[in-house]
Amino acid sequence: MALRPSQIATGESRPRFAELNNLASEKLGARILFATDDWFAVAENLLKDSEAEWREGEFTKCGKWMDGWETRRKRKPGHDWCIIKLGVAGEVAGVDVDTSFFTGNYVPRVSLQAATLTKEEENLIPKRKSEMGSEALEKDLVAVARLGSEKWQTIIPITEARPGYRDTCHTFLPSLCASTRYTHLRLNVYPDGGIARLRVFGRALPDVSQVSPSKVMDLVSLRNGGVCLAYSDAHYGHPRNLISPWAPVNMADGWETARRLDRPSILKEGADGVLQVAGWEWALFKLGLPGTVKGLEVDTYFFKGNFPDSCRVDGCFVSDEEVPDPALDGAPWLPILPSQKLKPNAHHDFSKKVRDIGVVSHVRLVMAPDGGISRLKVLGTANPSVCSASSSPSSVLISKL
Ligand SMILES: NC(=O)NC(NC(N)=O)C(=O)[O-]
Repeated sequence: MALRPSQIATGESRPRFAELNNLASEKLGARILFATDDWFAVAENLLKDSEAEWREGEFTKCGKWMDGWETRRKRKPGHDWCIIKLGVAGEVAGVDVDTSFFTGNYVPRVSLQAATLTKEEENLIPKRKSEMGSEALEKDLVAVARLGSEKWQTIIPITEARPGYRDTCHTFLPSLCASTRYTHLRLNVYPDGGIARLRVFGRALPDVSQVSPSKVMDLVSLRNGGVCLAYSDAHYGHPRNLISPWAPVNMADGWETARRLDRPSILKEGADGVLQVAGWEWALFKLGLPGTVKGLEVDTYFFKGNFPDSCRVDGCFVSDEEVPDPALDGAPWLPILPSQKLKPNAHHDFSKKVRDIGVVSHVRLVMAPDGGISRLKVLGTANPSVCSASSSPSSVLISKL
């Protein structure tokens, strides 16, 4: 994926896995099941979708108010950890240990373990510390430490984190096992301290055996394994937001490009008086499950002065190892939805305009000329004969990004 000037200007070097979906998002349903200590600030803050904030001069009865997970300074051997249930089971390509604003109190080292737990195994995890007396806590710590220890794989070995200053607050760490389906994570911090957010980048892996070939589902949804592989511009909002399964909360929770600088030259009025737009932006998605598209919905909620003039959707089917070139005109792309006018702050159901092009593995959403779209739904039936081929490791996807 070529870097755009907006990305270069920040000087940020984000690994490619950080383009994937965040499986530890609170809105997606990720939860903290256990934490050894959260004296200064609770572990739930790790999962918040918003960026961490600083509140100057604000103190709680426990200490300085901090937006993250912060444990006490240990006065005995050992380390702190917490158990996270992912919002959806999937592959973990890597994480961002974000220590924003934790400077004299950031965690010096972290490691990450992952497991695939059944509901029964999950129920063995003790309740939160806050609901227990200290004696029970000590006993339960031992129980948690022993809990199916053979099930927990180290996916990130003990690694140094960095203090939460503006230029050092993000530590991106790749996973050693990027192609295993996990349900839970155990975040270890050595020995104690604070982390603002833990972003867990990966891709949901749907249980193909549970998918009915006759049921219409959203094939591109993050929850069903959809993933954004590339885009032409994401200046104000990343196109992965389009496939979030919750209702958009504001303009930042959508795909928004910068204003195209060539706008005066790309808008022309045809002889028939109809506006012709000769510039566009695109976003490429791999569907969670290949299937036949039966409906398309596009929302422009919150985009009022900056909704696109129009959009179209193309689709194609390629083998699991291939990534179609998103900038190509013509093959392998076929139109699923010809260009449609969009309205501001509105839901558009274009299902009646959808063309059947057979089984589709990837879709390309094109907006003209630029602007913002909040959600995309690709409704269809999964094709069971090609479903199994879709469970490829994200590492394949990532290397092609
Ligand atoms: N000033 C601080 O942040 N102190 C302590 N932390 C909080 N949150 O008060 C600490 O040293 O761990």
